[in-house]
Amino acid sequence: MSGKVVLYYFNGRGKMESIRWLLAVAGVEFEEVYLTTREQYQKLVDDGALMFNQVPMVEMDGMKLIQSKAILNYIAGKYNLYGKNIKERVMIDMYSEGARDMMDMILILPFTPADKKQSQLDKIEKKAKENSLPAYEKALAHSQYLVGNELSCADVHLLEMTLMLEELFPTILSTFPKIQEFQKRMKAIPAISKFLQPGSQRKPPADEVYIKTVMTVLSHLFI
Ligand SMILES: N[C@@H](CCC(=O)N[C@@H](CS)C(=O)NCC(=O)O)C(=O)O
Repeated sequence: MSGKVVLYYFNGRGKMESIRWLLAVAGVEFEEVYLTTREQYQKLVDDGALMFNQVPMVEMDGMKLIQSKAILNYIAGKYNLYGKNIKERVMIDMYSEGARDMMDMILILPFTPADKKQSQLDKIEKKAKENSLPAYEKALAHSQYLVGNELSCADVHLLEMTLMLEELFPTILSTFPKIQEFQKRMKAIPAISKFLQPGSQRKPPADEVYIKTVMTVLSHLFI
């Protein structure tokens, strides 16, 4: 295994996108192997590369890492995005999990049957407006960052989450001024500004090709 960081996933957001975000913010270069066939996935399974036969998988520091949260925590810990002590860390985890909950609801949207899509969208909007965004607005009332007055992975996840929400509901932040200011500050961070440029390793929202590829590669989940 070389010293390179290599991501094994689909050419789309899914459970890898937050990992791409965090690596980009940490300034870590990475390569990607895109799964496009069932055979590629089966080979990784047969080689014992996927502990639970699931992706994302990230080759890093001589390890084959799986479980997206474990991977995120490792990157955050390694690159000083995980607080100064366990009390900061638990707050970072709380804010991160809140963002994760919202993003997971959005990620399943493309795989939701057409007749259930609108009700899923309504659920996302309600949860965002009533629970999630108010909590972050409050957290940012007197502070630049969510925890400990320095950048952490929770801030990165919040930015990713709010951008995803705006893709679905363009005016959703209009009543959350502190989150809007936060977004502006975060987007000015050079590594983030670079990641937001066209041509970066950031992925677009799911399209038909992505959905079809996931359903082909992981065909056992869709029978
Ligand atoms: N808890 C895992 C879930 C990973 C997961 O569900 N991966 C899907 C693709 S997004 C998968 O590989 N599923 C195959 C399977 O479960 O058999 C994580 O966060 O990494």
